[in-house]
Amino acid sequence: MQDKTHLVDEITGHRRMRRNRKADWTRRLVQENRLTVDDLIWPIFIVPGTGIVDPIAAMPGVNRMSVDKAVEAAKEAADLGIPAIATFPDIEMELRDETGSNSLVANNLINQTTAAIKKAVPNIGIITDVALDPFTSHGHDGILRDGEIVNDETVDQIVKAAILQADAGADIIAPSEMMDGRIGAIRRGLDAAGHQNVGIMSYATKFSSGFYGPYREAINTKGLLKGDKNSYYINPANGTEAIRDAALDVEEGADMLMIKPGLAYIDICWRVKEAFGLPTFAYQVSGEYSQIKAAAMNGWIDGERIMMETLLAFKRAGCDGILTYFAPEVARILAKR
Ligand SMILES: NCc1[nH]cc(CCC(=O)O)c1CC(=O)O
Repeated sequence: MQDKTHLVDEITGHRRMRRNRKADWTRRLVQENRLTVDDLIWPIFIVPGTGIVDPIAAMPGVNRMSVDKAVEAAKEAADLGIPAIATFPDIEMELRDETGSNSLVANNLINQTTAAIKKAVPNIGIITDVALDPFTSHGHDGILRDGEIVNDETVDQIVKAAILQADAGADIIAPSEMMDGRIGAIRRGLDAAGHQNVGIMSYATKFSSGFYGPYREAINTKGLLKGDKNSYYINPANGTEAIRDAALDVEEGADMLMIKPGLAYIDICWRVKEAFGLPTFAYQVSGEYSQIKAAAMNGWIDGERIMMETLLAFKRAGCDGILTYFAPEVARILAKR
């Protein structure tokens, strides 16, 4: 019997949210969102050479791998049930130049990786980026001319790079350089080259963010980058502009959309999914990964718990999946449940 002197009144008393939370079985029964291994895309870093597994200081637990080791990692990922990987090259400094010309070399590091993984692990999806930053001597995503990142010339080049990536076996081209008109241009280029089945995951809303710091260390563009990327990435203050940018990519033929970074832009995830209904992905970027790892290593937070909580947040926000450096770690945990 409730004592009538309690402050909870009669009406409130009938509406008890805690009834559904009272036991594990009912909590499981009413759970709205779930993270599964099918939601994961694993970004990996590739270096030239063989037998190399080189830890990245700013990303504890993440390594740069030579192609042979990347093939092993891809096998492991496939065995864990991870649907796809995304590859990023850290090429020799001597190969980087003003225009990122190595992106147009058919058997460059990224295409070698794709071909090797496709051969050994045909069942894992391969997603490749066409931004020029791993290939340029100035660390920008496009061609730098007279202090400007030139849009249309960059698009011409990334279309060629995208075709070479598809020739090597890439399943999805994911352009991250935020040039205008690139999605339509890549679509037409791929189709003309006979790659109608190669998809495009647009980095539709990529913000000019501080969260990319550790990635730039991973692919060694940190010391190279002159200035910032504010003239092509989206201002973190702008949500409506991001939706407009994504709308253009949808019109131009994107198959999937991505929001990057993730957690600080969780509102954009929701808005993008609501607005377009396309398969939508968040990229939990390097800085998001590293801050969780660093705090966990200091004993300040429960790293595993926060890893799972942040990934679930993306599902709740409407994402169909997440690109995350945690992918193998998460997949192992999910396999045990
Ligand atoms: N095309 C650039 C690119 N490709 C992947 C990332 C970031 C990925 C991450 O931080 O995990 C970036 C951002 C940048 O360096 O400006």
